[in-house]
Amino acid sequence: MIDFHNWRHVFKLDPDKPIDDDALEAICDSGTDGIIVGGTLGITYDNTLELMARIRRYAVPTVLEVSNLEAVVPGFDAYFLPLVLNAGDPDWLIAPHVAGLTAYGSYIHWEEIFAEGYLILNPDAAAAKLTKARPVTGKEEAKAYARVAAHICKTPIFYVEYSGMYGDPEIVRACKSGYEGGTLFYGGGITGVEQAREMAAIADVVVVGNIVYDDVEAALMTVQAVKEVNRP
Ligand SMILES: CC(C)=CCC/C(C)=C/CC/C(C)=C/CC/C(C)=C/CC/C(C)=C/CC/C(C)=C/CC/C(C)=C/COP(=O)(O)OP(=O)(O)O
Ligand SMILES: O=P(O)(O)OC[C@@H](O)CO
Ligand SMILES: [Mg+2]
Repeated sequence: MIDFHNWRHVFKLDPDKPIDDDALEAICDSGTDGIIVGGTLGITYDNTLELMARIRRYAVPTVLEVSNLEAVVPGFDAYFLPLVLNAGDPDWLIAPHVAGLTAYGSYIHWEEIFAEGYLILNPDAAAAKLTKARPVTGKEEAKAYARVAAHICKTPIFYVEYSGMYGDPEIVRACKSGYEGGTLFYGGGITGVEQAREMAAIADVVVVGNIVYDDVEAALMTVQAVKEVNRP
């Protein structure tokens, strides 16, 4: 059973992006609490399986964030299932999960499955375009989404997703105040230690993604930066 409630820092690796063995070893042995494998576009069974097999050389807990049904690969420590709370296209709300459970419902070990209430806040992110994410008007509405996750959907994770851009700390703070009792993940645009520290003071878990591919040394420095900050 993975212990994501006590995580502080994770890397998100994209099966559709190349990473060499040295960089992958440094990321997996960095002291990060976990690796999430996920992305929106170009995710296939084969590239997901290949990345999982490479990460499996290391002891770090590894989770698949399922974004399409063709790429559900067995063998991860756990599976995160995004539920995009601000999806503007209703076909992205429940239909993929119904299809998933139609295909896999009998084989699922539910103790390995965790729903993520997602709030996608960067309109230019691939996931925002795909789901036609509705814009959020401000702090009060962001907090309302967090309360939906906490008290209506009761997802164990609320994921404030700015993928590709650094987020607004005031919005993240509003989400944290509305999301009582669960684990709040923040991800988006972290390129260095200052941003990592700032979000670590607000969010329970800080997710570092694209910078791994642009500047692995900068990515590695975010691990300690996050862990030096007290959990909010
Ligand atoms: C034995 C066995 C196989 C066990 C596994 C059982 C299992 C886990 C079955 C799955 C069952 C199930 C219910 C599946 C449905 C899951 C599904 C398809 C849900 C839809 C998810 C969804 C709404 C996707 C939309 C896009 C999205 C929110 C992706 C999340 C990840 C994300 C935001 C990545 C970052 O992407 P981004 O930076 O925007 O884009 P890039 O890829 O360009 O970086
Ligand atoms: O790639 P970045 O912008 O770091 O975002 C991380 C993660 O939240 C993406 O799903
Ligand atoms: Mg990405």
